[in-house]
Amino acid sequence: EDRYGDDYYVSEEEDEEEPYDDEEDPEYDDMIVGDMWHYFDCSFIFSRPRPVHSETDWKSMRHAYAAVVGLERSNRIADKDGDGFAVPVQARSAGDEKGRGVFVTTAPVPKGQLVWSTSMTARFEKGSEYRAFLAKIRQDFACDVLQWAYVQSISDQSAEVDKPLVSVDLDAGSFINTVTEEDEEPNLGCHEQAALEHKGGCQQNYFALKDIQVGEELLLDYGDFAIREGWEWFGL
Ligand SMILES: C[S@@+](CC[C@H](N)C(=O)[O-])C[C@H]1O[C@@H](n2cnc3c(N)ncnc32)[C@H](O)[C@@H]1O
Repeated sequence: EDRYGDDYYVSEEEDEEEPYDDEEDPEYDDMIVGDMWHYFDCSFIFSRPRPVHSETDWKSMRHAYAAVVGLERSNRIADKDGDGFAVPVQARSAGDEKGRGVFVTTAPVPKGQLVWSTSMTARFEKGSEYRAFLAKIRQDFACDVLQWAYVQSISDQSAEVDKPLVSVDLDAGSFINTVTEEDEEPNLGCHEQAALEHKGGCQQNYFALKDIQVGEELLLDYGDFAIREGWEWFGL
């Protein structure tokens, strides 16, 4: 059955879609990310262009996050409106290869300017929480999240060791692409000087690393904050 139809860009019609409700699979609780990719049929989901999500879509994901980790730990992101962007941007297709991307609109962004903060970021400490979250959101959103989520290292004061943490930005920050080897430098990242003036510093804020012109795509270097081999470490 094709649950997606041809009008995939028609946003109102999409609200009818449900979380993945296939027969309960007892093996789901043991799945790692590659298994879940198959389980949610993500190759099919990504075989056609993905839409840019509406505020309602993002909110539905933030609500699911709060339902899994509880209101307190969720940092109440389900109650918040808007996104983490501090400058006018537009999320749209960045081409067939890259999928969606984020572009500067309206006015150039000067070097050192705050561009985006992790104010809508979901954080998972256990694989079971991450799996429960994915099972609660729409199937195609689960595939998006599987593509967006990244593993970071946090220091656990009590044990004096570093622990892996899975992060997913539940706003259009998730659409920011990375530089590749052929690209030049990222235009977004940690600006030490500017970070001094923002709570959370470079952990929670991303700054313009050069002057960014209207129409330019925001590009991070994922390697600056995500651990590539992190999934195994996290147990997923
Ligand atoms: C955080 S998401 C970025 C948004 C993504 N383009 C989308 O449409 O959802 C990360 C994913 O974007 C894609 N991506 C990011 N940077 C890319 C690049 N420079 N070239 C091709 N694909 C890229 C990869 O599929 C990656 O797993």
